[in-house]
Amino acid sequence: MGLELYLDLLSQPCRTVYIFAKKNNIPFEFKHVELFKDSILGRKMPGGNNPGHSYEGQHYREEFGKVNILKKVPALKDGVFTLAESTAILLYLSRKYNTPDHWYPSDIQKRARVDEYLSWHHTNIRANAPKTLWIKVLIPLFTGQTLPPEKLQEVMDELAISLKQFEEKFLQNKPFILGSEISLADLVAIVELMQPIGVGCDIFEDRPKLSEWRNRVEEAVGKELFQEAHEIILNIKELSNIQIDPQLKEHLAPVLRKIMK
Ligand SMILES: N[C@@H](CCC(=O)N[C@@H](CS)C(=O)NCC(=O)O)C(=O)O
Repeated sequence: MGLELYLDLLSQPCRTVYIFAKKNNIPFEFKHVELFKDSILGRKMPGGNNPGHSYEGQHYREEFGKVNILKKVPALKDGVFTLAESTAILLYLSRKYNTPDHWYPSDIQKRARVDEYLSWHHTNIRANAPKTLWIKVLIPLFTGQTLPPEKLQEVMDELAISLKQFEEKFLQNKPFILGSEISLADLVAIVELMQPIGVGCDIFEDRPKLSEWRNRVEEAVGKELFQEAHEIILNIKELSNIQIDPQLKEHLAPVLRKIMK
């Protein structure tokens, strides 16, 4: 049995894994785990509801639970070996397939720079950028309610602090975070920053340094692959036309209340 990657390209950590695997010609079977699919169609799940969660999706299926007990994507299966967490998956792939050194350099100080970014990313860019999608698309879709503009502004203000730190601390005046070549740090950062773009919050506008970096990253990845990986998120507004199952709305309420606080 070959390498299997369980992904939904709506999810930014999944896009990182997808782009990294494709760019490095790593052979894998794409296992599509649609986060909203079963819920949106209102179908009953084979495994029933997971009592620890408030809504359903293909990631709550019993069979996927065997790959990732955390019931989150991305996930990897390589023979009998399974792995969760995008960072761990990226590092596993880089080691197993001996990908070009620039992605995760063997030089310990350069490698530490990638680690430094990956550690910072989760509580900064990752903590804020995805909220734009919830506020602009998912909350209105699931609740029928539009949040006040101040809520989005709050998130954008937080994100602006992270972006300033990103430019000053990590990017500085270099083409990429490590210097002249793209690394995992750039890839992890860019996919997260495409989430606001998909919902019309153009964070690259008025940020020329960030915008030039984005172009370089897209070039380094390959425009076609970058576009393909981001097609779903760049057309996310199409989700707004879908009829949501009333039961799902009920299930989602506690999650949404938490986000809306
Ligand atoms: N830290 C994890 C985050 C994984 C994660 O949160 N995945 C989301 C999609 S972006 C998910 O599967 N959410 C489903 C859920 O929480 O029910 C990683 O980097 O892989």
